[in-house]
Amino acid sequence: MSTAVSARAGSGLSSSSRAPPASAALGSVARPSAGCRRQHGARQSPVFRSRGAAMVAVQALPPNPILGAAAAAAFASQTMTAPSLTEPPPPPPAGEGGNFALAQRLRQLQELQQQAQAQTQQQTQLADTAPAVMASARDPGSSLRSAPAATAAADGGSGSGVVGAADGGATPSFCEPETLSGLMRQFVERQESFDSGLQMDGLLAYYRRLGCSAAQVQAAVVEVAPAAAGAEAGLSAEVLTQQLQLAAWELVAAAVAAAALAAYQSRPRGWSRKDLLEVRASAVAGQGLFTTAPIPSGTVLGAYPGRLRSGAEMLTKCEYAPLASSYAFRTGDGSFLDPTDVTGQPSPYPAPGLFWPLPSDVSLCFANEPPKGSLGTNASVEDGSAAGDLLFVACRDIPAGAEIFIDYGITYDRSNYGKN
Ligand SMILES: C[S@@+](CC[C@H](N)C(=O)[O-])C[C@H]1O[C@@H](n2cnc3c(N)ncnc32)[C@H](O)[C@@H]1O
Repeated sequence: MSTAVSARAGSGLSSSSRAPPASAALGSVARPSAGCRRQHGARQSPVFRSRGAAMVAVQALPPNPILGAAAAAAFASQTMTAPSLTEPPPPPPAGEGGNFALAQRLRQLQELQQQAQAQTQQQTQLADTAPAVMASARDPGSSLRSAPAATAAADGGSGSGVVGAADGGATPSFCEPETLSGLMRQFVERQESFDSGLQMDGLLAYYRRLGCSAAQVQAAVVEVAPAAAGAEAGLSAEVLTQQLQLAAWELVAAAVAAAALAAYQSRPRGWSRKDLLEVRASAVAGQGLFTTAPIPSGTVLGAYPGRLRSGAEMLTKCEYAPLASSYAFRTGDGSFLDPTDVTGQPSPYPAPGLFWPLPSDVSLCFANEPPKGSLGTNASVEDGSAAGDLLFVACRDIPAGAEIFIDYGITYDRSNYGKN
């Protein structure tokens, strides 16, 4: 049996025989990255002829950028060690002036020199253009805006976006986008990284030198890595934004759920068999609880109303609303059910507490104790299966119209009985 608590103003809480003294229970709760420019009109030298051969060797290479890089390195090395093209040719041996064979040889060398200069100029243009092509490849949107200009520059200003063969001839078959992208992909896989701008510029210059057009090279580059990486990066940003939004909503949902759970846990309790009971004036004291139909013994009449409060909370409330102590009922775990508002009067919206829109049935808090000379109690107060449940149960057959009487417990303050 749980305990009804009563307090006359200034007398404090008191509890039933099963509960510890109110003062002890309340006391146990605590608050609670330049390049070299070569001069034009230079004259031949034996070393220059050697360099020309190296360039022919480069052009004959298969479209393998790895081998191409090695050949380009050899070419660069010979170029770096070659004497200046502006050096005068060695004078003809004495007595051989006007030698026709020698003059013919000199003309051949001059022609080779002019060819080399033309190729060098074209390479320089390509080197200047490669970064722009690279940039447009990395940014597909930028590609649409800058590709024509970049292609025109790469083609020596011809304005053609397709004619790009370095020798002005037909474009090699491996420059077809599918083949070229496959070759680039091999390069990327071997390098295990496509981050280096130097690697990319070298790759672009290499395929342009082999005769691929700027447009072909650009298309292959876009297909292989940078464009894919850019698109992936854009997708990642979009996904990241979605995930952040989702996380924000989850946070809001969690906060709402936590608030709802807290409100539910602190909701006012209580219900009664309204089909069998009513509250009306009592001859014993103030309002009383009466049957409206015969009730068999063992019938559950309802659960005691109120918000669950700790002993400390209850004590605080009783300081400003002493009357609440007359209606607060101690539960089996030592907390209290408080069915009163801030004035201490019984209310369907007990206060203080988190907002709860549903009214609670406070009928059971009007049950009195049996007066002297009566048949005694006809209902018992028992702990329910849920925490905070205090059930009123008919402990004998009760006729219609009878008042329900319960026992508040031996420590209940009854000093005001008969004085109201
Ligand atoms: C939980 S209330 C019961 C409802 C109360 N009669 C009312 O009108 O609000 C408990 C208070 O009712 C009064 N009461 C209950 N039983 C009584 C009895 N047998 N004799 C005198 N007063 C009683 C006391 O004032 C007691 O503090």
